[in-house]
Amino acid sequence: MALSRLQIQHFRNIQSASLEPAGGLNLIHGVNGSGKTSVLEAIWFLSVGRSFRTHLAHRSIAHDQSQFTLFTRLSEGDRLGLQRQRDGDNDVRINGERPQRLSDLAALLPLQLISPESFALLLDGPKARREFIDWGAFHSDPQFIGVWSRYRRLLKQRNQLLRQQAPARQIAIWDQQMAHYGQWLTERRSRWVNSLNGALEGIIRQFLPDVPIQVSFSQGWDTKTELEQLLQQSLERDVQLGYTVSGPHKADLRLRVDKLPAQDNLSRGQLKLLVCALKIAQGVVLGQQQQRRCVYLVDDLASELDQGRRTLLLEQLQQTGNQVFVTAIEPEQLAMVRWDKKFHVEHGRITEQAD
Ligand SMILES: Nc1ncnc2c1ncn2[C@@H]1O[C@H](COP(=O)(O)OP(=O)(O)OP(=O)(O)O)[C@@H](O)[C@H]1O
Repeated sequence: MALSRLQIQHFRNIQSASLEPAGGLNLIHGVNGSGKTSVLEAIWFLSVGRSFRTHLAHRSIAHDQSQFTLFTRLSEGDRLGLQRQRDGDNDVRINGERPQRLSDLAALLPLQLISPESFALLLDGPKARREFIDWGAFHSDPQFIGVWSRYRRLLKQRNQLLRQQAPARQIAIWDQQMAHYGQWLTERRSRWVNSLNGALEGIIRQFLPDVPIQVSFSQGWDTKTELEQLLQQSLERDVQLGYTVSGPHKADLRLRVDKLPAQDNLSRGQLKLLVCALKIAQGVVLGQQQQRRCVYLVDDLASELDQGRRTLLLEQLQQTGNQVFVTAIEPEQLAMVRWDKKFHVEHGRITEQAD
């Protein structure tokens, strides 16, 4: 799917804007502080229900206003709306109705964000990489989110019992269910990473042809041991530490170059390309498996990349056939592709530009 209309009101420095983006490549350009990233942030809000810049949603409300309102019509006809009040009230609508859960938004509008902060995927701890894998598992199986939250609830209960030094028999009651859901999650994750590897190979060959990158899934415990058995075997250690040390909540995506972690072996530009390759591959696999399209949001595409790599990245994004929003300060830096639509942002005012 793609956004065929986007309306933004009282969001950061954007008082009011209405856009009809192209289904392909959209360029959003303007000087520093004009409001380019805010457009991407607004789209992100409409899918994820929060910002990618801050966990304090009220920070995104325009300073002199009490609420912001966002609306999008998707190419398939669905209408998503979100209103956020300064006092914390949230009103989310899908086709005029309140959804059962916030994740219903993301299910309708799958997004991939590439921003200068996306390095965190490689440089930070495993949480970001787990979320990366789970994006694919979530979009490829509607049951995934429910099973994942059940597993998390069980984990919380088990950890509470461990801290209370509850009798082993009592803790073991949870182990069986945890193992059941945990195996299920792990199987879905592993399947997604396998598919991802296929798509990734071709993209990496283009982006980093001389770099031998290996991507592997680490499930969070020794693969030779069944999860229930592991939980039982590690009970004593878990009681001592007061939490469950191993399991699917410790899963990770390992990225290695010549057997070393990729982050220790690649330049900044190469790391950015690797992150881009990973994110592009997510959308490609979603298209192959679910015949669904995701929307790419690329903030400050030009930074860290030479002209040749910028061209390569834009071409790869274009080849996915998905809708893409790219921000840039100087549109001349990205003049190597034909943009389907260009939007100029100035002091929060957005105008579509004729070619
Ligand atoms: N809650 C808010 N209300 C009003 N203005 C805000 C609010 N939050 C941030 N701003 C301002 O909105 C402007 C737009 O910020 P944004 O990050 O979208 O700009 P940008 O065009 O992406 O800039 P850059 O090229 O430097 O990344 C900034 O000038 C910022 O000071």
